[in-house]
Amino acid sequence: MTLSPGILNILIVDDEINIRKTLAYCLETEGHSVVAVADSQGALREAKQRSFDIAFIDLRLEGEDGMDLIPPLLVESPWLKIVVITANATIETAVEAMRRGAADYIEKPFTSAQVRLLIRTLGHIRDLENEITVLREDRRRFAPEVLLQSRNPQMLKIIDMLYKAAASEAMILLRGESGTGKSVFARTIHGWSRRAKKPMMIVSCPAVPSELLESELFGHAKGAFTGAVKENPGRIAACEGGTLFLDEIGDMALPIQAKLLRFIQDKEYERLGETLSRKANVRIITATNVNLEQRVAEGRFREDLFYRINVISVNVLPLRERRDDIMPIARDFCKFFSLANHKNIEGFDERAERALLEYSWPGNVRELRNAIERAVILGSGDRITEDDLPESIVPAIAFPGIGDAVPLATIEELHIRKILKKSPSIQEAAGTLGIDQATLWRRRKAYGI
Ligand SMILES: Nc1ncnc2c1ncn2[C@@H]1O[C@H](COP(=O)(O)OP(=O)(O)OP(=O)(O)O)[C@@H](O)[C@H]1O
Repeated sequence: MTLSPGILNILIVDDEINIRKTLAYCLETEGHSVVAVADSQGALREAKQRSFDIAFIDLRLEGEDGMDLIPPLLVESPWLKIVVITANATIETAVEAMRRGAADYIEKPFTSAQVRLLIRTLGHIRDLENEITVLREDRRRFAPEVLLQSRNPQMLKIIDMLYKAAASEAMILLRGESGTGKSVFARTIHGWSRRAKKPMMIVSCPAVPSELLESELFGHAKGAFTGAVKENPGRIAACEGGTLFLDEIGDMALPIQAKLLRFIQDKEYERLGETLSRKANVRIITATNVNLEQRVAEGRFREDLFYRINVISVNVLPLRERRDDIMPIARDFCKFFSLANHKNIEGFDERAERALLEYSWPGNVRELRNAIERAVILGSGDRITEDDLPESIVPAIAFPGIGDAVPLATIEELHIRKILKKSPSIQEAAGTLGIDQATLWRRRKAYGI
């Protein structure tokens, strides 16, 4: 792996001018920006004025102990990577420096190669930390916070059961239609478990071509098959200590099922193209939206694997069977997308709410989320109206033909509705209808539009 961090801001604190000069020269020739000071007062002054990524601190400063500078510098910049410079490195001083928050130490006299290696390693860590901050922020902005809550008694039972199961190592099978939130549940289970600080990965079985799924899960050796130009450790190894969520397990090919069964039973597997047996400690959670019992009966799913994964099995209810959850989830989405799109939408008007509650939501929470995001983006008022919702939810009005046996007012209402839907503004709608805006307002009031 080549480590090449970007430009780093580096602080040097050393009372020896020669060390300041040589260290600064070495770091500047690597392209970094360096500030060198002789004492802790100077260090704290600089740290207040600009943000540093790395600081080198000599432990023996004239008349003061460099060790005492570590905590206040970290208060100023918690992300700072501190390297202590010591002339007589004993294990105890190094341990004490680490205890106070230093990232590493270097012993005098040091070579420029040592400094460069240290900087690359710490710079790489700094880059990764920055990347994590950006990713966290993106996740917060682009994905609404998921609070597993429900008003449905059956769902509450399921949530309670999963909470209890999370603490154990039991296999969990999540069943339910597409979009009901099975992967949201899997993530939550992982978050509740003792494995929470370890990785959680999702592999959607149908999304990976069958011939690649085996190497995706178990890894492969270099040259294991055409195209295997380098080694791949596989998701199981990458999830060590954590959780692997296998979505749509019903679509897994039989030979991979056999290998997965062995892994679940013995915690052992081999990479493709290798005979070495490897061990891994990974919890497997599975999900399906097909009837696995039927797949077993048809010989498309291994019965022994089915019994292994089906220890705790829950049915995540489709949205139409927990209608009480529609509006709370819709309101959360509305709040989230409104903020994300810099809008000030407060909720839904009565008709929109009725439409959301009456719709059957075949795409479940995923469809609800998409509908609300669209409505927030397209909506112009302070509340989402029926007109902002997709036609699948509020079907286009069936228009009677001219001469059909309907009252004149019905034709008028439907015509006004259609023109309003098409027009970018009330003014333009009034223009198309050939009436003034006040008349249009009165008609809208009369028809409840
Ligand atoms: N309780 C919830 N609160 C907020 N968002 C949710 C909730 N449940 C599901 N979602 C959102 O709905 C969408 C679909 O959820 P998810 O992918 O977990 O469904 P799924 O059942 O795994 O679907 P599939 O079977 O198609 O993989 C996601 O955007 C998810 O964030």
